[in-house]
Amino acid sequence: MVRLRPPSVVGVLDKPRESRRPGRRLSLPISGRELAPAISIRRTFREFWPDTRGLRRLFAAGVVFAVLAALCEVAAIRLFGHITDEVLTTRNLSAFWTPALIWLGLAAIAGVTSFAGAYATALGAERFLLTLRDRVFAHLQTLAPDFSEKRRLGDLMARLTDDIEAIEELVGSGLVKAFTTVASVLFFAGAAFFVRWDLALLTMALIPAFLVVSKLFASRFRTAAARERYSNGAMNSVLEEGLANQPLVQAYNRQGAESRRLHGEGRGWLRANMTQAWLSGLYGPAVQVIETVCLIIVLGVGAWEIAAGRLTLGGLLSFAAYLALLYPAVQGLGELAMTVSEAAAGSDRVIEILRARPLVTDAPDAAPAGRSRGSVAFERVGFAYPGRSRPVLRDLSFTAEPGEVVVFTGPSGAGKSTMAKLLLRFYDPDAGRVLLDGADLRGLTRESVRANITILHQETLLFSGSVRDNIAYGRPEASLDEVIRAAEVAGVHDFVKLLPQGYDSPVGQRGRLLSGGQRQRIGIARALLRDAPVLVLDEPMNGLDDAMAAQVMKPLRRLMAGRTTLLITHDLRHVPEGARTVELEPVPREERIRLKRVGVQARAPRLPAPP
Ligand SMILES: Nc1ncnc2c1ncn2[C@@H]1O[C@H](COP(=O)(O)OP(=O)(O)OP(=O)(O)O)[C@@H](O)[C@H]1O
Repeated sequence: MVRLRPPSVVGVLDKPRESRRPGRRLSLPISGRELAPAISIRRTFREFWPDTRGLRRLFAAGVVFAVLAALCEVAAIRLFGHITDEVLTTRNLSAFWTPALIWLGLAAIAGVTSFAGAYATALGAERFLLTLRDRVFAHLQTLAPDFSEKRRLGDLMARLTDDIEAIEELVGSGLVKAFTTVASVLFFAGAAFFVRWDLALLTMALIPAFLVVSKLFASRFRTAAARERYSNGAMNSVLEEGLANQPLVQAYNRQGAESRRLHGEGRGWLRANMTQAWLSGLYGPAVQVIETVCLIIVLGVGAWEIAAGRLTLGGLLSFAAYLALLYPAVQGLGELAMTVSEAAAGSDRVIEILRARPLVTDAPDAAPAGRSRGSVAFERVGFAYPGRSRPVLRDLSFTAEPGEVVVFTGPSGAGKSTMAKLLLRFYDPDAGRVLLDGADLRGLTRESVRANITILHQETLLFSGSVRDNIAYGRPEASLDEVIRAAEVAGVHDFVKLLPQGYDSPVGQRGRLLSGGQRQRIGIARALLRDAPVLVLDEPMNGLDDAMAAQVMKPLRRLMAGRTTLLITHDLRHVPEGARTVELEPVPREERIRLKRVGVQARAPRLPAPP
């Protein structure tokens, strides 16, 4: 099959900025409306156009340079026709040098402008991606942790990478491409009309044929693209979960099952990609047939016209060259339509994150808590997780005076960790109040509340940096001496000394290169360094044997000294003497929570009931 290609003129517009996502480098001349509802495009622009602030000049430069390059291309083809008629046909070599030099100059200008355009667009696109990713990630950070806990991590990551790129390919570089492609279509069509308007009209009449072919492919392509996006998220999730839980997978001999799970999702992805490949594979030849029909018409009519003396050979060749550039540009418009469709799908998924409102925000008149004395009180607190009808806490009241240790115990699911989440203000109670130094948390800024509280989670959470980075996580400006002092008190120093790189030793993914007790002690060192007046220890002995628990208890006691401590534990053996104990019971259906008090009698809630 003959494919119309332009004579090698400048070759600038043949290489648009390609999608980094391989499955998406296809071209279909289809209208955006067919692929994505206009409302999605408007919504995408409304949401993300403001993020291009500061970058619009770069995109404008990209358009201007690309348009200049296209104009050079138009002029170069004109010269090509001129050389054919004035040099090749007449065999007049002396007429060759001037147009040849101008052509060379045009090629140089086109090369420079094309480079400058591509560079400006790429710079704008990359910066846009940076801004957008930062914005979505920053928003995710404002949401309660259970937003990401309820979702598949791999899918969230796909939204922060692939979907954001799809949006950029519409709102950033896509817009540049739209302008330059439309400009190219106008230039090449205009030039073709200039050479022979009647011949141009004849060949343009075949453009509807492109549209008919594209219509046949459009809806199928859209479905395949949507399926591909879904499969991509699912595959990422299986990969992320499989790798993060590798010890469990291997210990339970589930490697085969995990591989099959990945294979299953991968097959879905393969099918979606093969549908896209199949469609684009079939689409190419269909378009080529139309292009060949055009070429034959142009050559046939051109030969007739040359014989009749109404057209020169150079005119015919340059006309064919304009058409050869025009059709890919028309196809480029179709490619844009596909970008629109993908961006619409991607932007829906990103907007879903951005629309999620934090459950807890600072009140407009919220005050900073300052350095707290460490007095904590729950006042007839009732709470149900959003979307759940059954309350987890009901009528919970207790006080913890500065420096006091209050132990929370009770069966699993009674709401002990939930109590800690309310204290950190991840959620606000549905009834009652949580007080710090007598002030309702709702009247304080979240940052200042959290600065006064250090929590040690059931499973010590570590990042994959060094021991030092992890200890200093809560106070990054701490000096190495301060880190070492905290490490000594927490019993970290002894084992860090033995590590090959000391405090610079990597702890591995989530601290997996360390033992459970070592991770726990790093958590304690981190808490010590942070030096907050209120401490929440959520099952600090979780998963430790007696010997290890005793080892961890020593630094824990140092950490607790002088701090108000809410100690959540099932294991009352390690509870400090004299500590008050509050036993939580799961809220029975439609029954009020009862607070049984054991050990040293807890004070009855003396605080006034909320209005
Ligand atoms: N993010 C959440 N969304 C909905 N329900 C939740 C959420 N987190 C916890 N729950 C539910 O709230 C109840 C209390 O959970 P919580 O973790 O506070 O219990 P706990 O007393 O700390 O249990 P354990 O001793 O096992 O750690 C449980 O029934 C749990 O399923």
